[in-house]
Order: sequence, then structure tokens, then C-alpha cells
Amino acid sequence: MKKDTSGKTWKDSVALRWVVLILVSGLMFSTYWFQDFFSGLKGLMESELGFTSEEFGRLIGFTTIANMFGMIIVGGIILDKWGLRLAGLLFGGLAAVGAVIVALGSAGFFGEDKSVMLNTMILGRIMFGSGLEVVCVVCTRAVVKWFKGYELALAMAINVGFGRLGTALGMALSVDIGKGFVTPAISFAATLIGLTLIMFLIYIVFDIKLDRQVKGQNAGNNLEEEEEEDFRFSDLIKLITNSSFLYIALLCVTFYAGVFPFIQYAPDLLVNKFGFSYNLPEGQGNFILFGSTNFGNTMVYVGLFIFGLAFSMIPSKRKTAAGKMLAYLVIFAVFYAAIYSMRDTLSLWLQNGPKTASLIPLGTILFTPIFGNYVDKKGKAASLMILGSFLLIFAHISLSVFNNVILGYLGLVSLGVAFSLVPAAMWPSVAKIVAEKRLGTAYATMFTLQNWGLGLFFWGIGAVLDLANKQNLEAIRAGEMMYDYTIPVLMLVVCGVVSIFLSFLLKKADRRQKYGLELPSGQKPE
Ligand SMILES: NCCCC[C@H](N)C(=O)NCC(=O)O
Repeated sequence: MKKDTSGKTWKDSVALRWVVLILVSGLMFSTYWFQDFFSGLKGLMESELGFTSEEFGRLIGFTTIANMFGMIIVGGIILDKWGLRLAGLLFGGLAAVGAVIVALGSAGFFGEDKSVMLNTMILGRIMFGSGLEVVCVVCTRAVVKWFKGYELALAMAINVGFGRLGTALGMALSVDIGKGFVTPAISFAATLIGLTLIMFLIYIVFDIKLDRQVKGQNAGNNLEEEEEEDFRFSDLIKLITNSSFLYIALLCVTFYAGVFPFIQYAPDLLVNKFGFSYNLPEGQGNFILFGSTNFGNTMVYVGLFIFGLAFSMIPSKRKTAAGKMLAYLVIFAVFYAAIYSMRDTLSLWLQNGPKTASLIPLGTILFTPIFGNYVDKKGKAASLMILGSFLLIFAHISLSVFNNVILGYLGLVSLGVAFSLVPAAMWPSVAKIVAEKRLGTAYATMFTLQNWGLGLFFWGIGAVLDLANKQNLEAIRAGEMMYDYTIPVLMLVVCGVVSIFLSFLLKKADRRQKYGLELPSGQKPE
């Protein structure tokens, strides 16, 4: 093979870096989709498969079980030893096989008895869950490998954005994809993981090439290869005895326990409490997927919007003030026209439980980078975590205690803002508290603890829902009554209260330990 003597590697090419980002983010998209798409199918699982709310909760709760008992740490060790290519294939493959087992289980392939179906689906979800979190770590490592020294923060935000898009589309579209049945929706979600695994295989070709180029460069310059730090248990001990880390790790448990599990039940809550629908009226509202007279218009708007956005991103030095103004006007006008022309569809969507609930993860794609930018420029990370926890409390109170649909919408919006605010402030703060060489261990530890909170509440909300409605379960199944969600959602207020307490402790500990969480990025306390 001809030797490259230019001194450049593939990661020095902007185009190749972004191709890599898309290839890697595919797995984020599909695994987040598979993690969260059941939320749109809860009603169908009850009517078609006969699952109770507790069984639904058990099914999603068991996804976290292997991670609670150290799978993320094992995955991290394998990632360190075998590298990200093999680790990605192994854990992506595990997630894919698990997803296929869930689909087969739901189709009655292993037996048509309800308990056989439930248990085989649980087995599949356990396998899927064992792959899911390590896949996230592998994808993040790959993004760091290609973007360090370039647009790293933006690339990381886009990578998580793909995950959130997977969550949103999985929630919003699974009922339509299943066309009234659970198995087709699960098979579709499992196929997505398979397809994105093929994207990862293509990524591996790029990764091998980059490694060869870097090796060649290092040999040419007589440089040692950069050694990555392996996982060490002594690092773990150092981390959990650091009070700032302990508070932020516990905050990660309580905050996410108040958000991710809620999202799994949000469509069902909207249907039962506020009278939203699970299905759109026949043939209406699905213009994006299935084409209608609106489809052409939408594409024109999307095209113009991207044009305006791309123009506004050209560095300001290269364009005049009038040009800039024009670009913003184009974006605003297109946005307005798009919303106006889709008003009928949008009003149908806003009466549909899964589609309305999917706006929560969708909104975070836009708001997390905006808040991230604020944290970078102005700091105030610990204070923003306090604000996010407060919004979480407001959201859960307005969605549980009151029966007012406007308050319900306000609750969803404040949950969306909190879900953007806290991650935007939390993850960069971990990088300030923990030395770079221990970051891998820090994230693995936080995700492991986080999975305990998730598992408990994924299952707990369903179990408490059945318990709180014990007297009426027959009537609810017969479609004569609706679930009362007050107690299961009110329970989540506790997560918000503990989160506020922990964020105050974090702010206080930061004043003592001087990590500069309240300062802009790059600024150190005196
Ligand atoms: N439903 C996605 C599960 C992955 C969760 C992951 N441990 C995490 O917390 N990622 C950060 C985030 O804000 O999504």
C-alpha cells in the first residue's frame, strides 16, 4: 500500500469526521429507540398481550438489571482491553440479539402462554440492556477519538441528540408502525439496531485506517503511542470518597429517576388523565412518514430551513450584517409558514399521547446545546442544577395533583426544560471534578448507580399504578374507567426534592473544594 507522507490523518478532514459521527451515532439512535419505544405501546400491551401495569414495569425495569450489578464496569474493562471496535461489535451485537428475542417472545415464538411471552421478552430486554449502556460509552469514546482538538462539544451534543431523536421517534411512531399490533413495532425497532450495527461495521474500516495513519505518524516522529488509562478499582475508591463527586453521582440517580421512567409512562398518563388518544384518526396526521399533500410542502420548508441555518453558520467575518439579518428572517419565516401550513396535523398530534409526550426528548435536542453553551460562557452549573430540580418538582406536581390540561402542558414543558438544563450542566461539571484520566471510571460509576434508580422506578411506577387502582382494574381493562396516575407521579416529586437537596450540597462542596462549577469553562477559582 502507498504510504501517506502528508502528515495528515483522516480525522483532519472535516467531511470524514462528520461521516464518522453519522456512522457512530446510528447505534445511539437505534438503542435509545429500543430503550424507550415501549412507552407508546403500553395500552396495546395491555389489550393485546394482557400485560398488567406491573408486568409492563417489570419488563422495562429488568433492562437495567445487569447494569446495576456491574455490566457497565465490565464493559469498560473490555473496552480498555479489546478496544472500541471489538467492544462496539460485542455489545452492539448483544443489544441486537436481545432485541430479536424480545420480538420473537412477543410473537409467541417460544410459547403463547402469557408468562412465557413475558419471561422471554424480559430475557431479551436483559440482554439488550446489557449492551445498551456500553454501546453509549463506546460511541462517546469514538466521538472523542475523532473530534478531540476539533468540534468535540458540538459533536458530543449531536451524538446524544441522535439518541434523543431515537427516543422521540420511537415513542411517537411505534403505534403507527405496529398498526394495532405489538410485534411489528418491536421487529421494526430490532431491525433498526441491526441496520445501525452495519453502519458501525463501516465505521470500523475508518477506524482501522486512522489507527494505521496515527501509528505511521508516531513511528515517523519517534513518538510513543498515547496510552489510555485502564479502569482501576483504586480510582473508584478515590472517586466515591470525593464529596463533590458523590453528590453529583447521587444527583444523577435521583434526577434521571424522575425523568426517564416518567417518559415511559407519559403517553399512557396523557391518555388516561387528560383524554388524549393512542391512535390518530384513520389516514390523518402522519404526513411525515406516509406522504400526503402536505409532504411536498414540508420538504420545501425543511430545505429552506436548512439553507437558512447553514447560511447563518458561515463565520460572521465572511458575511455582512444585512446578509445575517436576511438569514434569520428566512429561518423565522420558514418556521412560521411550516407551523401554519401544518396546523391541522399539529393540532391532531397535540391530542395524541405518544406524539405529545415525544416532544419532551425532541425539545431537548434543541435546548441542551443552548444551555450547554450558556454553561460554557457564563458558568452557574450548580445553580442551574438547582433550577432544573425545581422544574422537575413543578412538572410532577402539575401532572399529578391537578386535572387541568393547560397545567399539564406547562408540566411537560418544564420537564423538557429540566431534562435539557440538568444534563447540560451535569456532564461538563463531572469533567471539572474528575481528572481526565479517571473520566471513564467516573462515567461508568455514575451510569451504574443511575441504573439502580431507573430500574426501581421503571418497575415501581407500574407496580404502584396497579396498587393505586386495585379496586378498578377490571373496569379499566374493560375500557369503562381510566387509570388514576396521581400517586405514581406524585411519588416522583420525591426525586425532585432529593435532587434539590443534593444540588445545594454540591454547590456548597464546590465552594470548599474549588472546582469552579459556577465559573465559565476554562476559568479557575482564585
Ligand atoms: N434511554 C437512554 C439510556 C442511556 C442513559 C445514559 N446512561 C445516560 O444517562 N445518558 C445521558 C443522557 O442524558 O441521555
